[in-house]
Amino acid sequence: MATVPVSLAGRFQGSFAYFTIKDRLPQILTKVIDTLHRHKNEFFEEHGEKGIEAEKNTISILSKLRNELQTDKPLVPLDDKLCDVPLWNQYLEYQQNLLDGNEQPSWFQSPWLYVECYMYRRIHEALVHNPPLDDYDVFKEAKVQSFFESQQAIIALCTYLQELLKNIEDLDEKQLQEEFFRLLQVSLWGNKCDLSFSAGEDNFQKASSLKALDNLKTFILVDDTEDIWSLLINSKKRRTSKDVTRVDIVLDNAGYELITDLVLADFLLSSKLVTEIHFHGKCIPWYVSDTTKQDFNWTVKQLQSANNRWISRCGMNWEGSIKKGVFVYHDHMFWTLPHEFCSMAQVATDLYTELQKSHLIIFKGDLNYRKLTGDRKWEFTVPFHQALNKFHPAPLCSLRTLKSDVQVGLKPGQGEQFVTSEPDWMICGKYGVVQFDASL
Ligand SMILES: O=P(O)(O)OC[C@H]1O[C@](O)(CO)[C@@H](O)[C@@H]1O
Ligand SMILES: [Mn+2]
Repeated sequence: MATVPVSLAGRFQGSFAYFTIKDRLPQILTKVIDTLHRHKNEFFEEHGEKGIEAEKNTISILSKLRNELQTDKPLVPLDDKLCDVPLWNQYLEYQQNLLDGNEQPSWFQSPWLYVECYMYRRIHEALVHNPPLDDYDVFKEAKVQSFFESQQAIIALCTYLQELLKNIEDLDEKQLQEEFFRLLQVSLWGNKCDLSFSAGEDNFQKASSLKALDNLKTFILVDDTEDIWSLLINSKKRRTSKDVTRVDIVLDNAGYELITDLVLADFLLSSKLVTEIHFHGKCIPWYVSDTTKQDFNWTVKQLQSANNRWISRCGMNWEGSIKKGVFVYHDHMFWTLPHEFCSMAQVATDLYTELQKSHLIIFKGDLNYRKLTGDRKWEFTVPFHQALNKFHPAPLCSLRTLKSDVQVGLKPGQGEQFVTSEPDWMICGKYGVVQFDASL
């Protein structure tokens, strides 16, 4: 195997990984503890004393976890009944084997990607150990709030889509292409709205992103949209009535970002660029705002029952698409493991085989980008293809706003220019990329 650079990690003092592990992750744990505390009465009303007991135990486990993190304690094996436990514990052993005999994997020493994923899995473990809170989503409240706070932007986007669908049959190829470019960018910028980046603080879409698109163009550092368009339009032209064209969207955040993804999906279907969309979400609450099956279903239901007719029409159409089987929701535990995507073929062969059926996989967001590239110290100019490290289930693209310090596929000098002019360019969420890799 060709050598790959080292993983980003908290041991690189002053790096974004260091800052995240030192400050942002403990803040997120504190918010989780606070959420449980605030819902105490609700747990009592629903479950009586058992609910209170579970809340107390969970809080004490999480406080201990926060302490382990802040004092850089060794990572310990997971111990609950979920089916991913052996894989997590094998991964710990694997990390252990990478070290000298006397060292142990720990919060600041081990790869950032690993320890950050591990924290979310440990939060889940704390709840799993404490029924009746075992399926309680501690981030649900924040996700619901951010959904409602983005109402204006959601209205604007759903209205736009419904107007567009009225005469979509009459659009010529050029017009279709323009709409595709527009809605792909809306979905890209929708990725600004995640809640883990802001350590659980408000981060909702205040205004319609449609109007801002032209001004935002200069912030797209790599834009391979033309290549993605060629792939889609060519497959539409070649398609016979029996053929399927399938696009997979590996989802990121619930709330406004999910709406932008559903709007893009609806457009792709209605324009007959594709015939099926497969969505992939998380099995457990993850990185605060990531979409679970429950969030997905809740969102479609909320839209259906909205007062605004355009929003409710979107909700009904999407419910219809789910029933018809042209919108398909999947979840797989691989998405909540710490592994880089280049190990998917070995670790989750079934998922890899499923993704091979796709004509195009769209990976949303920053965390997916980190997993695509292995979250390593790549040179900015390394080709995206190389950073994927043989992960090629199907043609794929990443729509991601930059919120962590890994970036590949830039032109010579492009990254260096920012390093001096705008030192936080990779972590401020202001820049985005649309990166495509076709080769198998
Ligand atoms: O929702 P996204 O776009 O994957 O972002 C998740 C965030 O969490 C992080 O992993 C950092 O904690 C960043 O990479 C990013 O800011
Ligand atoms: Mn996310």
